[in-house]
Amino acid sequence: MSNSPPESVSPTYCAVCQTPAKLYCSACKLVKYCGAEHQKHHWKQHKTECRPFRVAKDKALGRYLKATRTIKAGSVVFTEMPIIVGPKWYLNEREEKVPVMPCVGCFTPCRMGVHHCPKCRWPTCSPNCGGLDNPSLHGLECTVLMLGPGPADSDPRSLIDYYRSDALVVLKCLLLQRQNPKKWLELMDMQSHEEERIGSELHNDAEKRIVSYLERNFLQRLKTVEQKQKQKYLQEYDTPVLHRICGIIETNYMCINLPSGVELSGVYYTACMMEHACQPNSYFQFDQRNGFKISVIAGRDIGRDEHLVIMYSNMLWGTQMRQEHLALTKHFLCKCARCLDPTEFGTHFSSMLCMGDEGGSCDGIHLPKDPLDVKSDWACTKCPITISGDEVRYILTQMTEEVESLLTRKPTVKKLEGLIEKLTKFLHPHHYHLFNLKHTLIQLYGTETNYLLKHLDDALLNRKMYLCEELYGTCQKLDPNTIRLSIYVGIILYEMHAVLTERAKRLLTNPKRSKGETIEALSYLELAREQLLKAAKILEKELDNVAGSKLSDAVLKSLNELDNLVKKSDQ
Ligand SMILES: C[S@@+](CC[C@H](N)C(=O)[O-])C[C@H]1O[C@@H](n2cnc3c(N)ncnc32)[C@H](O)[C@@H]1O
Repeated sequence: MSNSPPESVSPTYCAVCQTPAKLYCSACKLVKYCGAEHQKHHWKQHKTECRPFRVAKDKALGRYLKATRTIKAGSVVFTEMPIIVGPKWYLNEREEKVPVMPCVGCFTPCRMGVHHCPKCRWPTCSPNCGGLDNPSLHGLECTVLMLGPGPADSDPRSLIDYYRSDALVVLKCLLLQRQNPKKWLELMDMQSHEEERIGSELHNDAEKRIVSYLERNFLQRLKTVEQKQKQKYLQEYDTPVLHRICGIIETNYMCINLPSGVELSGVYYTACMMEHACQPNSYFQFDQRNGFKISVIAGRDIGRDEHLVIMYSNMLWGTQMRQEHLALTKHFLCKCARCLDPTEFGTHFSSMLCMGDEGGSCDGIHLPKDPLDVKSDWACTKCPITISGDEVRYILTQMTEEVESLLTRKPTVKKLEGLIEKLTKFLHPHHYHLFNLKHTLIQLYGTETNYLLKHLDDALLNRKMYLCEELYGTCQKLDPNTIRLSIYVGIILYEMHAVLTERAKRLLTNPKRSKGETIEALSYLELAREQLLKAAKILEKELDNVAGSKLSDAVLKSLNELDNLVKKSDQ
């Protein structure tokens, strides 16, 4: 027990007798006691709740979580029920165009205009969906949705315009005032960046997409009903509150990927206090069968006083892209070790090649002089040439369009190799654009009709392995504990195993092979097995999503096949 007050917790009362408390549990510094006797008395109960971290606060980060003792890799740091879970906060271009949304009762994907809730007529998986009357799922929002005018017409465009699933998240938040006032207060206590948002692109988007939509269709009607009945249904739902909720969701929401492929958004009071860094030490999982309870898990050993850190952005974006995304949506400049290092932990994930001047070439590399400034000039590591941030941005935007357009239209080995060859003249071989193209390429070498594994000549087989090793090395530097890149690394390891197994098969199918060649084949199989076992371990934490569970199934199937191959080669 300690009597030093924690940085952020206001002193209150003894957990046992409710008299003013002077002492704190030294482990979590969250629970207070009037004296040692009551702490001892409380320990039996508190030891199951005592958390290995506390909430702290500083000027730059706001609130954050700090470990109060060593936390072992893989252990659950804490679990928490959500404040709110609802449909996806941002629909992508395709989702904006198709009349499909998660059922309002159970989040199963369903087509608009087929089944609907008998009361409010919003889309459901079936008219008898169990969630429709459940107040914490659809029951409460149904009362407000019933006030709406319904879609203008029955064509898909009208249905999509009316059934805005993203706006439902905000309505669910508003209804916490009736459903769970404690959670409403917690939600209102969360960071919203509402002042910075005013006049921004995000604010204007929220106004169109959410605020005016809810007001026009439901909330103005609710006001009329309240006036008629001289009774308030909801205390607060004016425009500033709606914008504040949009800001809270934007700043804090977490993506929940369901095995059905549906993505939901969740907000959690304590878990959302975790700060961001581009190399996190923690990750989280959701328990769909238990009300989307979140478990925050240590991705590596975390030392006492270390901050609990997650990643808000995409690990496979270059520093400029991550910075722009964080500044736009979360309103801060990330100053983590990766962002401060122009080489991004030696990966050269954003580095460009120096083109030299007109007179000659140079084999130097261009790096940003100040990686935190998106406008910074880029300087060559070998010659005096610099290029402006604007030029770099222009070149990269052109390349992004080319890369995305190839990856979204069915790419082929030939086209990928062509674009890789072209971009390799300008970019470091480990640049994120090349990483993306090569990661797709390793999966096509071996599966595309003209490039089936058994038909690849040794040179192509070696190329596939070379690319796998190159990509694996980059992933290890960016994410040494494979906290965020499990699926990417799982795929790389799986493709490595494919090459190793193919090499073994080529040796084993030769009836005249020497003893040495048999030994060589068996060592390939052993290596292949090692890669698969590594992949299976890494994928354990991804079993709750479609991509992770599919890949894991493929890995387990290959392990079986490998065992059979080894048995056969022994005979
Ligand atoms: C999900 S909230 C985290 C909790 C928040 N700090 C609070 O006090 O409620 C995200 C916000 O925290 C701050 N934040 C998180 N990570 C940060 C970082 N690495 N540097 C600066 N600010 C950060 C930013 O204001 C960001 O918009």
